[in-house]
Amino acid sequence: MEEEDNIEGELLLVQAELHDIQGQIKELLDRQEQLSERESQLKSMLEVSKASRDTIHNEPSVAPKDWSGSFSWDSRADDIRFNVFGISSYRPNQREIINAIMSGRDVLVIMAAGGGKSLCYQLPAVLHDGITLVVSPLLSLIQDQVMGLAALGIPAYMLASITTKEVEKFVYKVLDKGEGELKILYVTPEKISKSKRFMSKLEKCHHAGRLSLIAIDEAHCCSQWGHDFRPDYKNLGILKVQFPNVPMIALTATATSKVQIDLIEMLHIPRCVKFVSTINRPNLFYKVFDKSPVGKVVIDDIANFISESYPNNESGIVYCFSRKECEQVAKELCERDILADYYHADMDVIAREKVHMRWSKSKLQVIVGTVAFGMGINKPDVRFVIHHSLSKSMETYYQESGRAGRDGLPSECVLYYRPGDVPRQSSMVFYENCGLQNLYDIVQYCQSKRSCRRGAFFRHFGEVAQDCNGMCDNCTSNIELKDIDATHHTKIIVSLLHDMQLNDQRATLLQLVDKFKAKWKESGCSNESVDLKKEGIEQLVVQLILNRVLKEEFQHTAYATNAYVALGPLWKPALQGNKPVKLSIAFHSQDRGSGSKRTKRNQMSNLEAKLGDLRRELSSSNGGIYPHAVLSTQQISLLNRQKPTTVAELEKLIGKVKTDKYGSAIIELMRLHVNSEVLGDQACAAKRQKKDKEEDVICVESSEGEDV
Ligand SMILES: Nc1ncnc2c1ncn2[C@@H]1O[C@H](COP(=O)(O)OP(=O)(O)OP(=O)(O)O)[C@@H](O)[C@H]1O
Ligand SMILES: [Mg+2]
Repeated sequence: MEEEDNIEGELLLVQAELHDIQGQIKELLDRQEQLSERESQLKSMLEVSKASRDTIHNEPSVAPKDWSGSFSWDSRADDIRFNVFGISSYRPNQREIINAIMSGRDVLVIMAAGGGKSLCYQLPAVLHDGITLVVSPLLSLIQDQVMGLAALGIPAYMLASITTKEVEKFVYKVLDKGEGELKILYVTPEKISKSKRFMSKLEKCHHAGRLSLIAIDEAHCCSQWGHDFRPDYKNLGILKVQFPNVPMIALTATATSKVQIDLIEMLHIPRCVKFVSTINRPNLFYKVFDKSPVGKVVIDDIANFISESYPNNESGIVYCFSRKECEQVAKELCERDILADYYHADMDVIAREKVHMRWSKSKLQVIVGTVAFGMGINKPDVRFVIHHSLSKSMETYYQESGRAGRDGLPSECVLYYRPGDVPRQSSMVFYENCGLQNLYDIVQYCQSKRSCRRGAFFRHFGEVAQDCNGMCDNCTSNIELKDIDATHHTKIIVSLLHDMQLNDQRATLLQLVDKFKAKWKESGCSNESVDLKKEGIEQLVVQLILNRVLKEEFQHTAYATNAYVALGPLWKPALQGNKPVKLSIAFHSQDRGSGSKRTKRNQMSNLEAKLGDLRRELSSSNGGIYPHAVLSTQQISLLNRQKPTTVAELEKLIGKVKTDKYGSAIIELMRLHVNSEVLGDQACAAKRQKKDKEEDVICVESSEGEDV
């Protein structure tokens, strides 16, 4: 009997150990599979990158050339840049790109959002005698560009579903016979792949030597590896085949080498000159705020942040996780006097476009959107992008936050983070290729309280780090951080999960945190210096998931996918205490968005506000073009500083075309302002004199009084 008990006892132990080993083998096999997948991904990326370098740099006819040297069109280009586009100087690479295009070369441009890609083909379009064809994926982008160019007096048209019959007739006549003024023609890619009529007219135009340049905007849409693949973009290769001697410029903000090599192949431009600009957006200030677990408090924080930092109706975007959340957040922001509306894929196109338009014309301060509010946002003066929940990857976050500050002026990118949001995202992305790893990269970005946010982007995109110049919270924060030794906390969490797993139980993040709190109390470890608040425990569990001590597991139900926390591949050393764990906790973690970390913003002057109103008036009286097409925010601050009161002075600041169009209204406003300042000064001086006199009198009186 006793012997049987012993045998049974040992059998249980052996079975438990076997179970344990099987679990470990499964973990290792899973990890092996993951690593093999990543290995082959990295290998193919390396091949692509090498191939790209070989194609582009070893091509004998692509002799390196100094594109920043002098060219015969220099002075004409400068004249057009300033007097037509109203741009006072080139941004990095713009001039070089224009020179390469003007020299007849095919060009591939990779430049961050808002870097100024449009000028790179629009300026050569004006410099050239003939017509420039631009392929762009979205109607809204095309409308924007055509309106903006028309406002600058550049004859630009589009052929799309909404083009009127008369305009279509006019465009075809110009292509066919060269009669009429047309410099830039925008089309969607479907026109190239589906309209034989259009292609034959284009052929005629080319035959007559009037097709001077082809531009493919948002060129990443060609590639299945890009984030916004459009099947019709695949057919654009026909353009180089049909018009081999017409220079082509392909432009995108997406930098991966896989996409680049795809583009070059698909567009048939193997000898193109490639210009790759940095991903750095030096004018963007990145910050992560602690997010309250209480929904209403988060909205209070966001509303306070907006109204305190942007009291002059400066434009912004708030990104949310779901459509329902978008509607809720927009409603609650409105209740707090923020002019906001929502935008998501469930709305019909007209309703969406209406919201977009009101926002583009600065009649609405904030758009609360899902990821559906993406490509097509051309507004340059977006001053803040707030993430109500974390994005699903660094790449997505870079793109979404990058919609701020496209005009180059200081802007803020704020992410509200709480570890409790992680399972919500992970249960959505876990089935995507590398979905979890991508998510964990941005979670690491959010959890970090020390390393430079900008540095995380450089690492992610494989670029050499540049100085942050104090443009992120971690580089400027004076919040004191305390490093807690969480090795013992970790042991308890792991042993809790181990016990649960033996009993076939599971725990969500929240359940695990509650169980930990109870166990911690029970174990008598409680001690002020090592006690963690609920948020701290959540942060620790997420950190352990990132460190692979724990992992997430998912289970489908009829309505949703639930995320559970389970033991990860490195749970054993953590249980044995062989894996020291440190957690950085902020001393004053109350900074949730209205606190001291805020960068001081310049208050808008009275004159800037008046100029802002004037540009809105001028935009509606000039066919409803966008206010920023009348005067950019940079130009407004220039006028505010220089205060021109004559046409000649104004022309020196904003160029001839804008002065001809809007000069009289601007000068009238400037003169009124300057006069009222002078009058104000005189009134002040008079008041001062009067006061001085009164003081004299008082002085006399008092002395008299004293005398008396
Ligand atoms: N050299 C410059 N100086 C000042 N402003 C400029 C200059 N070049 C472009 N801009 C302005 O910068 C803003 C963004 O330019 P643009 O729309 O060409 O960006 P982009 O690179 O195409 O960005 P995206 O990838 O988002 O489409 C516009 O308002 C444009 O007028
Ligand atoms: Mg663009």
